[in-house]
Amino acid sequence: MAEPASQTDSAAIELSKKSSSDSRSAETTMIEAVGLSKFYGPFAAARDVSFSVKKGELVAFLGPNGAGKSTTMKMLTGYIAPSEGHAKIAGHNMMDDRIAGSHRLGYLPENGPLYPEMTPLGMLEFFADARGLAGSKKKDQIDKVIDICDLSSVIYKPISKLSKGFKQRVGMSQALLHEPDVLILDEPTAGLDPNQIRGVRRTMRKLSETKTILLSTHILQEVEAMADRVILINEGRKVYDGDVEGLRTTGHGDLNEAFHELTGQKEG
Ligand SMILES: Nc1ncnc2c1ncn2[C@@H]1O[C@H](COP(=O)(O)OP(=O)(O)OP(=O)(O)O)[C@@H](O)[C@H]1O
Repeated sequence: MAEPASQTDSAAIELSKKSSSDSRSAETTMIEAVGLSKFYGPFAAARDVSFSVKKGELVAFLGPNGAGKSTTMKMLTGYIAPSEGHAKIAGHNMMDDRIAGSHRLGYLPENGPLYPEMTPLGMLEFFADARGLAGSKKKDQIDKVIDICDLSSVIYKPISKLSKGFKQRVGMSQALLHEPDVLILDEPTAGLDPNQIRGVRRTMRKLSETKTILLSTHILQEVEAMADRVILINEGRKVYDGDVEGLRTTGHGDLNEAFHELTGQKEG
């Protein structure tokens, strides 16, 4: 399907977003999907999905429920193998060079990690050990992610007793422990109340100052609040890749309308 934003519009906005001083680093591709497909029997959960995310971008990966967002993210992270195509993180092919890619990548899976009996501190120590962090480096990294994710008030409570907002931030802290420069976050605000959403978005904004982020969501307000660029997927296929304003234009000034037009979803 043709991409609605004109190349001229996209190029102009891209230029205005990036200052000349960071334009060189912005050319580095950090996340790359090349013809990714995933078949379950005859059913295609993702079909020929290609896109790239450059260093420093915060891109929303938008689509209705069941569109194939999680499946694509799992292929990008090397968690499942594609049926066709390949994925690269910071230039590393996630099938045959996955360990090197994983060092650069923090992944928050859908629903976050579930270690209900552990405390956030215990979980972070466990993952720090698993990642080979030791001594003062281990302590410093744990302190740093507790600070970034605002977890200091809950580090000794069992994760099972925490609110969903804190659970998501605990999941985020684990994804950040090894200082990755690429983050893939699968619906980090799903199921949260408005205050919790504010907290998680604040954390993501802080992170976006230094990291490249791909963030999945099916909420249009999330796209408006967080991202400059949006990739829209429907029934496993990419149907839009461009800036938020271009998407709005597709819907004659209304993002909801654009979503409905491009995904065939009817209201009500
Ligand atoms: N292991 C599997 N076996 C069969 N079908 C699957 C499998 N995993 C996902 N699917 C199907 O693939 C489609 C895409 O699922 P996926 O979880 O990627 O969607 P999503 O966009 O993340 O949706 P949501 O927003 O609801 O999480 C859905 O129809 C889902 O039922």
